[in-house]
Amino acid sequence: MPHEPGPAPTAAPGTANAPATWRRVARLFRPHRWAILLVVLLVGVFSALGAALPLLTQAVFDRALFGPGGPDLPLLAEFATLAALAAAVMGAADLAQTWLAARTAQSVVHTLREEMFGRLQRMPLAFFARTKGGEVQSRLTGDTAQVERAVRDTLPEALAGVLGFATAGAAMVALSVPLAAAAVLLAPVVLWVSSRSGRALGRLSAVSQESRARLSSIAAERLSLGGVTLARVHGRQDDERAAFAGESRGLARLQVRAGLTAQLVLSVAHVFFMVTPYLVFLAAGLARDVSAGTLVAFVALQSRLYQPIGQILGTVTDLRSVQGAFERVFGYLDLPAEPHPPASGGRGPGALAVRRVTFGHPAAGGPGRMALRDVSLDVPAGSAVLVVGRSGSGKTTLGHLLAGLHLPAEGAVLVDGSEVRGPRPGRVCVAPQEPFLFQGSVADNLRYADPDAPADALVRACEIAGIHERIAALPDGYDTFVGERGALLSGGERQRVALARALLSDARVLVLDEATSALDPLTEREVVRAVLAARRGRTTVVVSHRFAALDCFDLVVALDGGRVAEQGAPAELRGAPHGLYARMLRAQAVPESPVVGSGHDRPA
Ligand SMILES: Nc1ncnc2c1ncn2[C@@H]1O[C@H](COP(=O)(O)OP(=O)(O)OP(=O)(O)O)[C@@H](O)[C@H]1O
Repeated sequence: MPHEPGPAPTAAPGTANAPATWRRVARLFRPHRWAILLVVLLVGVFSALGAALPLLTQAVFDRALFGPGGPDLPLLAEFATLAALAAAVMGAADLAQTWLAARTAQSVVHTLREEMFGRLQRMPLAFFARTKGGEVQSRLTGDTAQVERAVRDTLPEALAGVLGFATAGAAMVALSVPLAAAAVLLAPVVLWVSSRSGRALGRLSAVSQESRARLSSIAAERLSLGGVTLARVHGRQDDERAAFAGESRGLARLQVRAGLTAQLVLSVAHVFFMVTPYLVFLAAGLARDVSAGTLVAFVALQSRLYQPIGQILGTVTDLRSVQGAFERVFGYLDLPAEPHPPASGGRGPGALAVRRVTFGHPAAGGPGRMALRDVSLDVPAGSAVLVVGRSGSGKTTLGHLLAGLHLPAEGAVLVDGSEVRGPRPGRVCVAPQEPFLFQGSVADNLRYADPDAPADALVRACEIAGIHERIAALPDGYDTFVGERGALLSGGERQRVALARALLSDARVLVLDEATSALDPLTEREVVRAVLAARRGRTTVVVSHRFAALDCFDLVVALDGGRVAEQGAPAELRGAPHGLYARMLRAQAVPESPVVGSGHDRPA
């Protein structure tokens, strides 16, 4: 029996295990191992030539400029050619390395982004009900961008730092061991300061990242049409602004502290960078036999020694926050997604059977809060079914179970005898109460159900949904842009466009989940009638609070507290005066009132 996956976590759980994270990162990069090897090789060439150039400077000083025979111009020209060649090779190596690293970074990040998007698409609906929209976006774009920067910049820089340090150190030792010892004398102090600041920077970066996610979440929610309207209606704009400003100020403070901490490392490195040449000169004075060329080469190499230290330490800091970004991305990739539903196995006539289904929403708080209990139904193919019941009685939940949007904890839902294990596009379609229209034209939104639908099919579906004339009257007809989430249309127009889209899917089972609730009762009745009249053997389940076109239904199912209170033909249930259906019918028939007057329509 399929089960709805357990409660969806609101945040991706980090793997919180550094070696495991990095092993997984390594697996991610395995397909790019040759490109990475080439990057290492190119960085190695760059660093080795970088360390060799000061040795050339030594030779220029000691042999070509101040040699025993005075300046040697041909030798100088030879050295200049060599330096130009080395610089050209270094430039080419750097360019190739940058290109390869960027290509690898983009490829890995693209794969991660695509996998994440695919995984998120298959998350249980409960996940989206509980997770902040901004958080998902921040993972999908912010964290992957951080991973991209790491691969493109941080890792090559770390490599360049290590190789630069090793080659510069080796060149110094080759020149003079006592001078090399003097040059690295202060390195431990720089290392100590940098590592402490690095840890602080790592913490600051993690907190900043969280703050950024909160900021984008506030902006996404509160700067939406609904959010702005709500704030205006309740006069809460200043509070909204203050909440945003509070978070933004906090982030600004964090950024200033991060900038200061990073500068501290640079300042300390700078002080030692200034002092170290004098230590080298002192050592040279003590050694006595050191040439001027060797000293010049040493001073040049010293910058190549301290720069890598900064690079390596910066990288260690970056790697900590990159590890966090990888953990968050992997956390999302590891969330339990719903399985892909098995192939639908043909269209079938559309018979529905619900067998002793019990279901509770994961977020509802345990088995005591089941939305449906022990529900059983049999709906012959082609029937028109009306599902009624008080608010919260489980009508929408039943519709979602029929469409495979939820899977029952107990019991089974069967369409044409086969168990529903997930959504079945083309077989069961839902038109929801809150329609989702995306940015694009009316036609784009309609063709989401059937990309190849010809124009007359769009018109036919819209005629049935009672919206064709309205669309035709829009400035660009079916090509009119509907705005974000269809904001340029009215609620009732949005619902009818979404209904027309559902009709275009030509599913064998159509569930209208209060899909016409925003319409006036007269229009609603016309639309429901038209949908039922045009069903041509399609099973149609209408979930509604308002009873429109009652004479068109074959079966009425009344839900009460998640259980089926009654089911039967409309006339049969109407004849049971104490039944839920009859009571609801009576409640909707507005009684004559001496104060208000009458004249309202009775239900059809
Ligand atoms: N995503 C959810 N998470 C937790 N509980 C939920 C969720 N959706 C619905 N519920 C709960 O399940 C029960 C049934 O909800 P459902 O939406 O199916 O009722 P309904 O009959 O369609 O209500 P209405 O007529 O008000 O739309 C309610 O108690 C509701 O609070």
